[in-house]
Amino acid sequence: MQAPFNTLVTFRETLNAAPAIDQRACDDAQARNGQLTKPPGALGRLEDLAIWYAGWRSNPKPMIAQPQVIVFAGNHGVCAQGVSAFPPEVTAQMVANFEHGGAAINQLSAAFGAKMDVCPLTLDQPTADFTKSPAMSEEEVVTALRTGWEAVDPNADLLVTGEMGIGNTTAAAAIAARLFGGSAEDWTGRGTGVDDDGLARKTQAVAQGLALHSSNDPLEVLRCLGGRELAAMAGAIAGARHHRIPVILDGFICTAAASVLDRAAPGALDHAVAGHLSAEGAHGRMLEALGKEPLLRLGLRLGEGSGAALAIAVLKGAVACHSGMATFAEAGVAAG
Ligand SMILES: O=C(O)c1ccc[n+]([C@@H]2O[C@H](COP(=O)([O-])O)[C@@H](O)[C@H]2O)c1
Ligand SMILES: Cc1cc2nc[nH]c2cc1C
Repeated sequence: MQAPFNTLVTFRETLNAAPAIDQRACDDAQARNGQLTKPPGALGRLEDLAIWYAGWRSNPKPMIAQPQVIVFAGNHGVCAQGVSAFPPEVTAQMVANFEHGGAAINQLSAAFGAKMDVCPLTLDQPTADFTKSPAMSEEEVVTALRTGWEAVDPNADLLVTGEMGIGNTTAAAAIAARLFGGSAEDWTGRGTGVDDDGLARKTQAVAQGLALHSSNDPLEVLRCLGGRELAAMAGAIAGARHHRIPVILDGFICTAAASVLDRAAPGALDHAVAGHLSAEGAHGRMLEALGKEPLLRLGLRLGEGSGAALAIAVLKGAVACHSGMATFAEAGVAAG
């Protein structure tokens, strides 16, 4: 579906006009939850997840049948500062690997019944090095936002936004520092595994980016410090909201992209849950700032949507119990 915006101003308006959860479907799902054959609250967080999912799908007895995973890929000019343990060519090489089915996310998508789409964003044209100039022009960031929005399958009933982009933990750290405050050190971690010298160069690059780009406007932060795959994830998460498709957020980079939406329009992530806690050190702080409790803690720091794809299983489990279980009356079980 064509994105209904073509400037940052109209993107912000689109965010502000986003649909809300269907309270009636929530109430009906809540009532059903209370009748299911289990002690009240015994399914813990699965109960809240199912009711939340029902509300966004406007269906008190929903199913998850068509999850979509989209892996967005982009290249980063800031790699010139020596911020990653891997060379930028790996981004395109991994895109080829995704297309041939050889990456972790291919296996996880298949394992949890999700369709997986790969969406490379002009890999031969990296963003500008944000230590020297804004990463993107307005036209470039809007194009990436639109690409993300339009990559969402309106018939999907659950979305995972993943990414691949050598250097993108540097962009994500800079975005988080600007949106949430704190120093470059607070938000910069080892990404793919930089050594101590690499970590020092990376922290310095983030500090330079923060010094050069002083706007606190979240969409300007995305433009100046972000990357095309981050903007595309933000566009996809916003597009999913438009279609009332719940979203599972992935790790450090995905959450940084999502944070832009949250700060641009409070409540813009109400249709999203945090799939997992990444091993990238500052991810937990970012999730805390967003008020999101991760579903899984497995020490992953891969990206690609991998942690969120694993969490599809949790959400599917929650919804299967909610919609498939018998009530006390149906099963002839005595209620407490
Ligand atoms: O998702 C995460 O939390 C995560 C944490 C560390 C690294 N990554 C992945 O590693 C790449 C970025 O790492 P780097 O060191 O090149 O900035 C990028 O392709 C991400 O998908 C992803
Ligand atoms: C090999 C490799 C695979 C990845 N997947 C996501 N980020 C990645 C970074 C590297 C280096």
